[in-house]
Amino acid sequence: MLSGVNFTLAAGEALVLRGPNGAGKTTLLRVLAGLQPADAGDIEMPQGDSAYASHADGVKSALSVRENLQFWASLYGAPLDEGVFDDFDLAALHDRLAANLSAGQKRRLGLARLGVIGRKILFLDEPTVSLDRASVQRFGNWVRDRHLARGGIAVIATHIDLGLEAREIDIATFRADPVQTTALRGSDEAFL
Ligand SMILES: Nc1ncnc2c1ncn2[C@@H]1O[C@H](COP(=O)(O)OP(=O)(O)OP(=O)(O)O)[C@@H](O)[C@H]1O
Repeated sequence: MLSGVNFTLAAGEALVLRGPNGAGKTTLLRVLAGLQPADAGDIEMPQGDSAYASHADGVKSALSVRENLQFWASLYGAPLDEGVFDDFDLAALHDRLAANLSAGQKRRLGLARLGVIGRKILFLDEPTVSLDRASVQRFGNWVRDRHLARGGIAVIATHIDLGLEAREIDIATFRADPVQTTALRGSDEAFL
């Protein structure tokens, strides 16, 4: 349980959540994203302009890389930004079935959907799991140059240095005494 977490983010700013396993990073992200209620407190942010991405990829195995991105773009009513294939190093994998991607490639595809849905506020839970060093850097570049630079906002739980000039908070310092809680979390639904 966390108490006293308080922050404000302006357009173009990112916040990195640090803290050991079990500190409450995922829980905080899910509360911010509206996926589970908080016991107390207020969250003020524009409605309908956020997306949450967790450990699960949300990749459709039966679709190709391009079809996956096309699917998400149309679902969110955005045109498919072709630049996303370069941004996430997917150009050579364009027509490959998602079922045949490696874990890291699948992860890159899962993250690339963030680049096509046009949401300004991103809540990202360990986005770089399975990524090699170059892909981590590429993702950090995308967050900085394509998302934040365009006025986006990101709250990112990560143990890894993404190379961002972001404020960091250590969630462990907000730990409160546990009280009786109800298990609220269901499946790890990620995006879709
Ligand atoms: N549905 C649940 N019911 C009861 N306790 C839960 C539930 N979900 C999480 N917890 C507990 O809440 C605490 C915070 O969990 P959370 O997943 O937010 O941590 P985290 O900081 O994201 O950890 P990690 O770095 O391992 O992903 C943990 O002690 C966890 O066991």
